[in-house]
Amino acid sequence: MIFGRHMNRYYLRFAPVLLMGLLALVAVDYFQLVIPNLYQMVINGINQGYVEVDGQTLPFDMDFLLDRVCMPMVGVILVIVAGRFFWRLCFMGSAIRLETDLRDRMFDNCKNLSREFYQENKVGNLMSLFTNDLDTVQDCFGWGVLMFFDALFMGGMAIVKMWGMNPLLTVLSMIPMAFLLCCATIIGRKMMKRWEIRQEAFSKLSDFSQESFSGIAVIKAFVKEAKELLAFKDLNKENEVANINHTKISVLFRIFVSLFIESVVCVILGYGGYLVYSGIFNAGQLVEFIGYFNAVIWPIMAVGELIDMTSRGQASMNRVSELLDAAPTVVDRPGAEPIERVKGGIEFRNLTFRYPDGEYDALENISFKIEPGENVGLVGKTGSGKTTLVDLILRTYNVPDGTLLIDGKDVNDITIRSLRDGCSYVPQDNFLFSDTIERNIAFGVEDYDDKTITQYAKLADVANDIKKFQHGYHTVLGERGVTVSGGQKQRISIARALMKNAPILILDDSVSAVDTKTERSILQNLRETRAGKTTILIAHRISTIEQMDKVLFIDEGKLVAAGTHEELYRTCPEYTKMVDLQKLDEEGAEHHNA
Ligand SMILES: Nc1ncnc2c1ncn2[C@@H]1O[C@H](COP(=O)(O)OP(=O)(O)OP(=O)(O)O)[C@@H](O)[C@H]1O
Repeated sequence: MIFGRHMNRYYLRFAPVLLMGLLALVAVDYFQLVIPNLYQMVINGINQGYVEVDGQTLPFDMDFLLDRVCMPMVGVILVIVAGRFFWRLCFMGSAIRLETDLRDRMFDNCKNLSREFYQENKVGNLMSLFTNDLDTVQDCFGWGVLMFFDALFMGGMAIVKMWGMNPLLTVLSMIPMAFLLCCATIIGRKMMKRWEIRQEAFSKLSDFSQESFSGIAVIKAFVKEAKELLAFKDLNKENEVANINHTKISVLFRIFVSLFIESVVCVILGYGGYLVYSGIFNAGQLVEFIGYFNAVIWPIMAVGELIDMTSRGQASMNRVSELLDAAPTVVDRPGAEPIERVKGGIEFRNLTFRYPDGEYDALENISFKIEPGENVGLVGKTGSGKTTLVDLILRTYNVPDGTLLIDGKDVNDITIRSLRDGCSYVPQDNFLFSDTIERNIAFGVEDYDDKTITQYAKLADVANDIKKFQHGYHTVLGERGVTVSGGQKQRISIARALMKNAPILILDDSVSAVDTKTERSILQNLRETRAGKTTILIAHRISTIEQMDKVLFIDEGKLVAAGTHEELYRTCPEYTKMVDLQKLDEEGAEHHNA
């Protein structure tokens, strides 16, 4: 059995069902202990021709055999079968419900965790928590409760019966068992450590597999299949070693348990034989005693199994608890209020930002203002801090007080949910879900119809592409949307963001994979449909942002210049240089194509 803050509640919640299961278990255990007494009657009956029952001497004949042995045996078997079925239902049913509930709670917590958590914990590790570790916890809950109480009841009742027959023989049989319990406690701790190591090795392996499958296109393009295979083999070997180390100690422990059991059998046969020889016991009684001891073997084995299982379950539960206890780092401040309706005004005031694990400032002393309804272009070299800047508007990370204002209000005084409700976002990686195109586009809204979906697909200039798919908007996209091209992916993501129709729209390098004609059409649609709403567009191509109301030019985390494209071209030499270089590149490309 495993305990802990996240576990104890389930013992309470399932207490009625577990109690019913326990009643069935006690009944089964009680009736199982009737069997050795039946053996005793049969053996003594055969040996002596009569049987002593409750102080009465009865002849051992067919009537006796039928009424006192066979009929009770059938009854006992029926009770045992029905009881076992019932307790399995109670214990295993509760364990499955516990697993489902834990999984819900884990997922619930995961969705609240900040981006930082996902940078530290890879997907493979999280997946193994949701599968492997939860499975172990489930096993440990169902079988753990069962084994614990079974060992307690069955063992207790059998020992009482043995004691009633001969206390000295009982004590002699139990001495090796006491040794066993001491050793088991020590070995149990070792097994738990090894299980933890095993689970960590498995997590690493599943992390690696997950990344390899996601990056299969890169692996193939670089012909690095063999290299990946070698790396996989290493991790698989590490997993195997960890597995073997755990299995070794687990098997050793089981052998240890059987050894102790065999030694007890030796004691019983030796001293029990002597008792029969001395006339203190008859043959039937010795068989009956051995029958009771046989009934104790399962609880003893169960104690061994229980210790092994508990050590695994506790290690897995510790890992699950870490996830359940993980707290989001970006949370609403006490007193933060929802913003009624975001208007779209954004102001950065001397904002300096460093990533939690960063070694330098990603943004330095940034100050600028975006008025509601403005179209703003954000340009700068790669790695200059553009994505960081928009991530802060979305409150993906914490910012110092008074450095970022939304509609004139400190972003820390606004609830995160209301802020994000007011924003729409096309991330750089254009993630699409493995779902239909229709549901991908409508992801941000609750109610929609076919007409609206088509309308936004047209605005993102992807409607004609979708029409060409055999199932149109009902086409199911493969994992991470691999069945569509990069440009189509970008435009479906744009349609999704446009459909949310939020006061602030952020597009992070979202038209980089489309041709200039399509880009122009999308930008024109953006201008028309988003009149009066704020739009921030990150781009590398100057053509994407030259029509914007304002351009922010960022370099190495600093805002170098802000103004219209023409103003910047006239007044900012770095910007002029960048624009001229791009023009030269474009002309060069055109010349080359001609
Ligand atoms: N999660 C992170 N932890 C630590 N540093 C980060 C993290 N994300 C980005 N950085 C660093 O912050 C700096 C700015 O990165 P950012 O992604 O904002 O650049 P960018 O201008 O959007 O680049 P690109 O145009 O290539 O997308 C970079 O030096 C980057 O290495």
